[in-house]
Amino acid sequence: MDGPPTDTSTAVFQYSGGTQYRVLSPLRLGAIVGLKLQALGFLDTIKDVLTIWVEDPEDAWLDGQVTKINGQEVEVHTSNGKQVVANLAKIYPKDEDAPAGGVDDMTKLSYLHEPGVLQNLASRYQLNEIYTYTGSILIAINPFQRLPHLYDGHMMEQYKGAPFGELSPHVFAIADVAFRAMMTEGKSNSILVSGESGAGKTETTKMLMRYLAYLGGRKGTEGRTVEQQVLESNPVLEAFGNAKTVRNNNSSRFGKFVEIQFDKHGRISGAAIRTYLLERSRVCQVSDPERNYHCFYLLCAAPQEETEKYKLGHPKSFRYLNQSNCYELVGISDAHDYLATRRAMDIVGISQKEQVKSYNQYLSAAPFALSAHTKTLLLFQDAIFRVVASILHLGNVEFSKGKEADSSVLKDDKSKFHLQTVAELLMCDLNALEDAILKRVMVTPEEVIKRSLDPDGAAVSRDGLAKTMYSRLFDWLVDKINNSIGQDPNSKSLIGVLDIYGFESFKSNSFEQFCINFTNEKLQQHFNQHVFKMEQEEYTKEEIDWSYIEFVDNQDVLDLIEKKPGGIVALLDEACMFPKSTHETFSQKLYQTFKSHKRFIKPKLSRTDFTVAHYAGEVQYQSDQFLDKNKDYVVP
Ligand SMILES: Nc1ncnc2c1ncn2[C@@H]1O[C@H](COP(=O)(O)OP(=O)(O)OP(=O)(O)O)[C@@H](O)[C@H]1O
Repeated sequence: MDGPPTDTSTAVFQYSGGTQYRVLSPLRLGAIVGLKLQALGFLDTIKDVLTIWVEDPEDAWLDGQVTKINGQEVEVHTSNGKQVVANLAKIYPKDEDAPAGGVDDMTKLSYLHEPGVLQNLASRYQLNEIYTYTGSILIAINPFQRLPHLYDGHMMEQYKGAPFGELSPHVFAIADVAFRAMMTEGKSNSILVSGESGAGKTETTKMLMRYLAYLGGRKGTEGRTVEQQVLESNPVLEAFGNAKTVRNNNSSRFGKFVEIQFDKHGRISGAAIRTYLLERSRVCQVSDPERNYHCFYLLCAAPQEETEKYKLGHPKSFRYLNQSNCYELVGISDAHDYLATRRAMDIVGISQKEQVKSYNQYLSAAPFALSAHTKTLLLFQDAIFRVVASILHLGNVEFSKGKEADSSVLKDDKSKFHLQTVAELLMCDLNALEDAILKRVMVTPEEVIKRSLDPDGAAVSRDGLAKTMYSRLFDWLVDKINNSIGQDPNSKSLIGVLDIYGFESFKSNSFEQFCINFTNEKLQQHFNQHVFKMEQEEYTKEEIDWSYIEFVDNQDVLDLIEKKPGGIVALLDEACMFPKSTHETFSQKLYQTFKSHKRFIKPKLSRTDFTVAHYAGEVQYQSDQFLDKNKDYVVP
């Protein structure tokens, strides 16, 4: 990460509310839970325990009574009347004396195991207590309803300067600790917000920023606070970086690190947004019932003169959108959001001087009677939507076999029309564009070789161009937003808020999941080192008699993935350099290399999948798109 080094002192883990607790963040708890459970020597005392927890496929855990123990097997009569047989090692004692409303810090639980933790969170959630501590970590459960009393000015006032743990668990308390540590130690701090999609990370990030702005409040440019400016940039970021997924109608398909910069008096002096891992593949590939990035649908729903200008129609007519049958979102008007996005773009406007500089020529030639400022804004927005529209048209360009072997031509007049529209929108030469997509240029020390591509190769080349155009547009927008918010190059320290995808394990896992899970492995290692090291320093300081805590070190998974040379990423890069590599040869190479690696598994029923035993559990990856996704070849 850029910027000053930061200390991660606090973390917020998000849980989805309701009856599902399939949240991936308890993994970090797992290490701690495991420790306490061993210490309890539970297995020796099972017969004395009256009520236990047993796993259930529907309700996750059920409580019940052990009726019989047969070697390693136990028979359990559950409180909802089921008769279950379970393995002795998989049942856990239930604390009958736990308070009905739960405890506000899970370290107060008698039994710190998964069912105990979930029961505690569920009891609190019933009472609308969405926040719970586990030591210095905050667990947040998505309430799926507005709880304004939790975040009002009065609440902020209460948490300001209050010793940690004195008041009810709250996201403001986390921000307060980070801020105070920054002020007293003069060091930067980061808050990590992690959790599965839809758990509420982005909402929590907004709350954290609101509170930090309250603490370090200072007027920004044009009378708007920096916090306001960061929040105002959200609709723009969301239009281009969010999409409807199965889990969340407005899912951020990128990670972000928001830096709030402070001067030596603890006043906000600037801010910056850094983005990571934009899901590029979504631009060309959408699965039902998800959607592509919002901006494509917004533009198709724009006022008629705009859609005519960009030659757009119903989203159904574009291949990049019609791979899924979902075009509209319940309760959302794309036409309304299009106008709102344009207004938000005005607000986070790209600084005026720069616009005039780069668009001077267009301005002087512009025929309409608008102020110079309005004209440049419009031109910039026009440029942005030209790129968006051109990507849609590009997706409709199809290829068929050419006369020569392994060559291709545009399939029909429809394809010709769309490619011509792309050239018009991008203001580039049609023949050069066509040539760039249909041929690949290779530069060797001796010569420049131009090779024709077959229809499949041309399609890969087309999609590569679309993805690159989109991700560069996104980066460009982030850059403009940062210029507009204003960073402070002389800031003394900063508080960063990292809002990033949690660990992912789906039915089908591709390169994106691999990258996300790798990121989470890195975060987990940082967390291990920080929390366990910190904890042990504390013991030493307080002269507590302790023996070294063993935690699951994930260095071996990191080595498996990132070691140079020889890790999975290095082998993937290597495979991408050889034209003859396929996902089969890549998989074979993995199987050979990691035959005896204890974190790598070759699944029995597949010849190209591979499984990594992550700290959070095993994930089976499908390797078939790894090479293409890693290459992201784009025409020069
Ligand atoms: N603290 C909260 N109060 C009220 N509603 C919330 C809160 N947190 C989350 N929500 C609701 O849950 C929805 C999903 O939350 P959010 O978009 O923050 O999830 P996320 O974890 O960032 O998901 P993704 O990883 O898919 O981007 C929000 O649109 C909002 O309706």
